[in-house]
Amino acid sequence: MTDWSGGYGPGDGEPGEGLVSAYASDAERDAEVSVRPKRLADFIAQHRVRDQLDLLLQGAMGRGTPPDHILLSGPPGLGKTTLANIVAAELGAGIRVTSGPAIERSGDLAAILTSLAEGDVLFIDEIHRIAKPAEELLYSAMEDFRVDVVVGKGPGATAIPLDVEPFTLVGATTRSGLLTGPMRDRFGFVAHLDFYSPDELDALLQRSARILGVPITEEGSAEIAGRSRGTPRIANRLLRRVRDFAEVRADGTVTRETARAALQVYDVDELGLDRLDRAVLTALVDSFRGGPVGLSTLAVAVGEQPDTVEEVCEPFLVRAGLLARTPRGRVATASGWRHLGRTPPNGTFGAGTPSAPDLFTAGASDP
Ligand SMILES: Nc1ncnc2c1ncn2[C@@H]1O[C@H](COP(=O)(O)OP(=O)(O)OP(=O)(O)O)[C@@H](O)[C@H]1O
Ligand SMILES: [Mg+2]
Repeated sequence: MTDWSGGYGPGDGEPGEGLVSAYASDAERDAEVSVRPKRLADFIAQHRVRDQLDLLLQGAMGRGTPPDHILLSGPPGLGKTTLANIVAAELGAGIRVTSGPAIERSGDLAAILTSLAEGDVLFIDEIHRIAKPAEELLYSAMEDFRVDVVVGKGPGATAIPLDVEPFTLVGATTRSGLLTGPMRDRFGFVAHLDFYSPDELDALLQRSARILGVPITEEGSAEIAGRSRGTPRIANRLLRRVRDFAEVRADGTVTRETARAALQVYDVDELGLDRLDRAVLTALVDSFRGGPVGLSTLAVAVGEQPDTVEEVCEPFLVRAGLLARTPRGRVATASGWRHLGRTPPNGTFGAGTPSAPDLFTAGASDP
């Protein structure tokens, strides 16, 4: 499966805290709560996942048993945490929240599991980062609702079996490729979240604006939607920044003009590229005649760490069809040249493509 995050995630040092990074700072997570949908009916788009979840939850409630364990996978900011909370709300169940990195010892996990009430939802974020011994403990809890807690060390150690109330595990991961096979197999339902189309983000922005009490025109929300990299978190963030601009420099209404002017102040271009993304593309085109050029050379040219270029900028540039990774190095595609207003020379990678690909249509391919 695909790895979208390139290794960064919340708590990993968060290098990409720019305006168009899909990761959220702690302060942002607070700001997000107010616009986070609470019920499945309010969750925008992702119709297939919504339908499937609806069936799963209704079926389980009809039988009066907790539903199968649920795995939510997909890039940051697309709604995994939101859906986990929705699952609990729809079931009318309690939710316990933890994360893979927070569970250092299997004892920590055993304590959580044995304190669950019947029917509770246990949400484990970043489940791919759970420590091995804890993961094995989780297997028996998921399968048999039982855990063996080992007491003592060495030859005198004994395993005490403890019962766990029937619960539903909801796991979230940005890197489903890192999940072990046995772990993945224990989820009865696996949902993959895709990037959102501009129309879907448009609807999402209208909803957020309504909740925040921000007057917004249709053109205003469409303008922001197109620059949000297919990601609800970025859309909501840009909305908050544009609202500031509209309130301080205009009459408070978010229109196409205020959106454009605000996003120019914040260096977010029509495709949602920020200053660093454009610096990378510009260096590639101007300094290396479109490439191919090695990652570290390119990183030096923009004064950044190779990791940052590779993990923060490149995934989006590749997905947007502006940059390609080839065995010989990075190259700017014909769309990449055109995005900077240049004419691609003959033989440019991807020259044949008449225009930039339609980025965020549902099911857009992974980078
Ligand atoms: N389908 C949706 N409809 C409405 N709002 C959404 C939707 N998906 C996400 N959001 C909004 O985007 C924000 C980010 O979503 P969320 O925190 O669930 O992402 P995530 O997938 O858990 O990201 P991460 O991988 O960084 O944890 C939420 O606060 C929520 O307001
Ligand atoms: Mg999350």
